[in-house]
Amino acid sequence: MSNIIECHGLTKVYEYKAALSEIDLNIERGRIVGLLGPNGSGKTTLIKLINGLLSPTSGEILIDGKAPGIETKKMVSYLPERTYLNDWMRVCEIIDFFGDFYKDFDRSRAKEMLHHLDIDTHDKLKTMSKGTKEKVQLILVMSRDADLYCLDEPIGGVDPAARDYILQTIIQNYRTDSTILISTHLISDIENILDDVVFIQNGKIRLTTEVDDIRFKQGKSVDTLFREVFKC
Ligand SMILES: Nc1ncnc2c1ncn2[C@@H]1O[C@H](COP(=O)(O)OP(=O)(O)OP(=O)(O)O)[C@@H](O)[C@H]1O
Repeated sequence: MSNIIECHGLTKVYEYKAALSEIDLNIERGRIVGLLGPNGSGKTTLIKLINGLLSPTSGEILIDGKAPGIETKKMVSYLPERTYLNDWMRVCEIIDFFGDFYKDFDRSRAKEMLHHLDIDTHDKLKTMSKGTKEKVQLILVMSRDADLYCLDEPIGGVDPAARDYILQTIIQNYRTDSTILISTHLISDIENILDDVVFIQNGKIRLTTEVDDIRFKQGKSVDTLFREVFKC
């Protein structure tokens, strides 16, 4: 399998602080990858670099062999940590907006998922609870037929029962040759859907491995390993 993401000596410095230091990382196509690390370890910074919202201070990041830009944005479906959608819009209007903006957006897929979660498409975002807003945004992002999905804390505000449905929906709706990169602190909730994990700490990659290696060779869950590695 070819790499959808390649980082070579990737460094990002904010003013004087290095958020990422000389990262070398390859992420293959067709994998669901957990980007895991303590607060302030550099997860969001890496996701923003992937999406071209930040530029590297040095080193390079390639998406499908290309520097982030207009071409790569067509291939990447991004769920940011904080919403960028206008609160006053109705869900059906946002669906139209996504449909006009992204050629790969599948309206019927979005409507079906919204229906399953009992979300009325005539409701305005501003009238919704935090968790319901998160569900709407995740559904919109997963309704694109993208090569790479970058989900920054996708299920933090969602109740545990809906989390399971959402995670199953994620698995069912992505192409097997596309990649999902998920940053989250809710490791035990998502670890069953992950193929690989990347542990990041203080802007450096601490560990990259297959989840099966953690389970079968080390006899641990990802959550247990994370707690051991990052014990305060
Ligand atoms: N705009 C900014 N200006 C200055 N420093 C920043 C900025 N954004 C992030 N940082 C710093 O860069 C480091 C990495 O931050 P980042 O948001 O990437 O971490 P994170 O792993 O996503 O954290 P969390 O799990 O808390 O969301 C932190 O020390 C943070 O304070």
